[in-house]
Amino acid sequence: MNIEISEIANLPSRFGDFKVKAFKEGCKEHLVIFKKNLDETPIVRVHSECLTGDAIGSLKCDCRDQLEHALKLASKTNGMVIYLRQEGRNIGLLNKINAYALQDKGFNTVEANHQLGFAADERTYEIVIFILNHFNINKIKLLTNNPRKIESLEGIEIVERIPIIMKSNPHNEAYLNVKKDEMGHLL
Ligand SMILES: Nc1nc2c(ncn2[C@@H]2O[C@H](COP(=O)(O)OP(=O)(O)OP(=O)(O)O)[C@@H](O)[C@H]2O)c(=O)[nH]1
Ligand SMILES: [Zn+2]
Repeated sequence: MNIEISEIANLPSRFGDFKVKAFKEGCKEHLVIFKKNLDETPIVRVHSECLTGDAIGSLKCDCRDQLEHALKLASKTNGMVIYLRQEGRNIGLLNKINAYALQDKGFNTVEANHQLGFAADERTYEIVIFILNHFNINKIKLLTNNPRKIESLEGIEIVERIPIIMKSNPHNEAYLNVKKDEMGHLL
C-alpha cells in the first residue's frame, strides 16, 4: 500500500476544535479528525462517505445523523472519526445513484447492488488498520452497529462496541430494516 500522509492541521468546527490529517490511498483521500489530547483507548468512528446524506441531508439513510453524533462524541471524549472515501459502500457515487434509481423501482438496497453486479457491501478496512497503527493506537472503543467492521480490524483490540443507533424517519425505515435483516447490522 503506497499511502501519502499530510501534515496535521487545526480544524475548528461546529462540533468542537479538532486536528485533521489526510491519508491518500491511490485516488482516495481519507480524512482523520481527532482531538489534540487523544484518549489512550479512544472512541473511534469509522464513517463511510455518503455525499447525499453527509452533505445534502438526504433522509434515505442515517449517515448524517451518525456523522454528527460521532463528531460530538469524539469532541467530548477525546476521540477520533476516520472519514473513509468509500461512497455507496464503495461502489462510488454514480453507481449509488443508479442503485437509488433501482430502489425507486422497488428493489431494496441489497437487491439494487446485485442488479448492478456488485456485492451488497464492497468495502474493506485495511486502511483503518494502517491509520490506527500510524497513530500508535492498538486499543479502541468502536462506534458501530456493523459486525463486519468489528471483524475486519485485525490486530486492533476492540475493548468495547458502542452502538450508534439514530432515530428513523419514514424515508429510511425500510432501508434500516434491510440493514438489520439482510446485512446483519446490530440494530
Ligand atoms: N450502494 C449503496 N450504498 C448506500 C446506500 N445507502 C447508503 N449507502 C452507503 O452506505 C455507507 C454507510 O453504510 P451503512 O450501512 O449506513 O453503515 P455502516 O457504516 O456499514 O455501519 P455503522 O458503522 O453501523 O453505521 C455509505 O458509504 C453510504 O454512501 C444504498 O442504498 N446503496
Ligand atoms: Zn447515507
